[in-house]
Amino acid sequence: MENEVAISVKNISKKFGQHVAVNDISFDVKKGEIFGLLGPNGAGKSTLINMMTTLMQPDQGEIMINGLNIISQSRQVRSQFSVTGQSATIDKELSARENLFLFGRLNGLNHDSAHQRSEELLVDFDLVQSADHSVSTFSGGMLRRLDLAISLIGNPSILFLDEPTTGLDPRTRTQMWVAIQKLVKNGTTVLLTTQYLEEADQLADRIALIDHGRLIAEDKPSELKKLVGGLQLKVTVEQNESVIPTQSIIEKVLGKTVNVENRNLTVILDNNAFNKVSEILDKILASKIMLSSFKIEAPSLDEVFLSMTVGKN
Ligand SMILES: Nc1ncnc2c1ncn2[C@@H]1O[C@H](COP(=O)(O)OP(=O)(O)OP(=O)(O)O)[C@@H](O)[C@H]1O
Repeated sequence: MENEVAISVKNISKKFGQHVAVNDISFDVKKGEIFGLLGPNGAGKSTLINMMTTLMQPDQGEIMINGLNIISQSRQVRSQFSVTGQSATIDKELSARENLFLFGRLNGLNHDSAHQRSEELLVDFDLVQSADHSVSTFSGGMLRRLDLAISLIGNPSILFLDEPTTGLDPRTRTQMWVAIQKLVKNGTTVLLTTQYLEEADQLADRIALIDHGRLIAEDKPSELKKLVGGLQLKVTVEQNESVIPTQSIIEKVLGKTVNVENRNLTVILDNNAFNKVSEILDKILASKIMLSSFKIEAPSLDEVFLSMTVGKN
């Protein structure tokens, strides 16, 4: 199962007039993984999703969903996946339980199966307490969880999850992340688009970085971070007057330039520089410099993203 391909995208291109929206993109999504599609506005993510979900035909290339061709077998392809973000179709006058049952029946489940599946999903998405309240009383986070539950009512093998937490507060966002991680444990393959790099970092097994219609990188979040450079030493001093002496200590020990922003000093550690970190700390402390923090970190995904994408699309 691990290496079976759920979505295969091969040399896909799409033009609108003279504008190339998707330019020769290829990637595979394996069954049971969360695959993140990341890119700035206008990069080509929606166009790719529209082609994968049979709403649009590519000009060139081939897309297979669970081994089925999106053009010649589009009907069967449509039974393989579900797309979230359908909350506009939720009936706000009905309860969560009623909505789930209704969508279950619309998805072809019989009365008993629709009932049973609704009850399972209410538990999975932490909606049991409010299952019989009118959806019009729901918070944004509850609505998003109900939307996710509805998209799973027919047990799709693949879920296209378009910006699942846009507009949610941090606590509700974390609850959604837990819900999404549960999906994958149940075997669902997830293709996630997000504008939050932190979200892709938290959730995705692999990420495809898209810019100006091209695939510019595809890897595990940890590997993408390595592309920007190794680990970084990040030092924050308590007082402004300590910045220059600290900078000079680090630069002397490492023999390279330190990046300074306010009271934060950052430098990428080359492979042989780790044994010099304790020397730096000793010298700073011996100079009676007060530190707010002294840490070694991997670069953030934001740093990866900024270093690889080239401005506005
Ligand atoms: N129907 C269309 N007609 C003409 N141009 C289009 C059409 N759809 C998309 N485009 C253009 O193709 C490019 C890719 O757009 P797309 O919507 O796929 O990007 P995106 O990565 O999904 O962006 P966003 O994050 O803003 O949704 C953009 O330059 C966009 O203006």
